[in-house]
Amino acid sequence: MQYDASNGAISRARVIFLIGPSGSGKDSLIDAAREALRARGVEVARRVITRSAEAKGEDAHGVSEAQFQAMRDEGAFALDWQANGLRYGIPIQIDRWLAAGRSVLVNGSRGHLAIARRRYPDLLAVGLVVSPDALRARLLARGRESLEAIEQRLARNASLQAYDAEVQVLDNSTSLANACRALLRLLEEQGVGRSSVQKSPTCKLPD
Ligand SMILES: Nc1ncnc2c1ncn2[C@@H]1O[C@H](COP(=O)(O)OP(=O)(O)OP(=O)(O)O)[C@@H](O)[C@H]1O
Ligand SMILES: O=P(O)(O)OC[C@H]1O[C@H](OP(=O)(O)O)[C@H](O)[C@@H]1O
Repeated sequence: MQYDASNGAISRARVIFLIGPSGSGKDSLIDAAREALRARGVEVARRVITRSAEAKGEDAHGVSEAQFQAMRDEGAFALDWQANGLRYGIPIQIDRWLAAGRSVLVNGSRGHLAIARRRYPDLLAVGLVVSPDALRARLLARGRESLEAIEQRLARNASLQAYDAEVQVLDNSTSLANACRALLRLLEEQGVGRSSVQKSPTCKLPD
């Protein structure tokens, strides 16, 4: 346990690996919790994705396939994976945050969880759940992918195994506010980031 004189006790630094089906609300949850996470001293990794920067739904760095490969070759990523026809990279910067004692939240992948756990044995996996009908409705309403791509994402979800017992399950079937509060409660229970935050910001919800 470290101690930050101005803000109280800080637990050990951990990777929080947020996973869940495409459309389950990972990006929305991260956005809603961003200020509260900052107040706890928890960083949020900005993903590098081979998808155009204009794509709706996330504060990611969009790169071409060739740029992604060059970055990977240079060791720019702590973790990277491939899914949904795209490549995803988590900047190596997260290792510097961890070394400095700062926990970091990563928008992760169920398919890459085992590898991420090998690299970060202390990783805290948080798995979102949403009913299949709600998932379909949310992906359609978001409108980021074509109908065909949405069907492929739903098929991928059906093919991936259920969460193991080590994954902390979070329900995002009801309101985003409920899920966000549950995430912050979980981090508090797990001692992630600063405790004893005075007047800490709460969840910020979209209008
Ligand atoms: N609790 C909620 N209730 C209603 N709609 C929600 C809720 N959470 C998220 N959404 C909506 O569902 C859609 C998908 O959410 P989001 O993009 O955050 O999912 P995601 O898990 O990050 O998906 P992906 O992995 O494909 O990026 C968005 O349009 C978002 O506004
Ligand atoms: O299916 P799994 O392995 O959980 O995740 C695959 C990847 O796809 C989704 O990203 P997006 O919808 O392209 O933003 C997830 O966020 C994840 O990074």
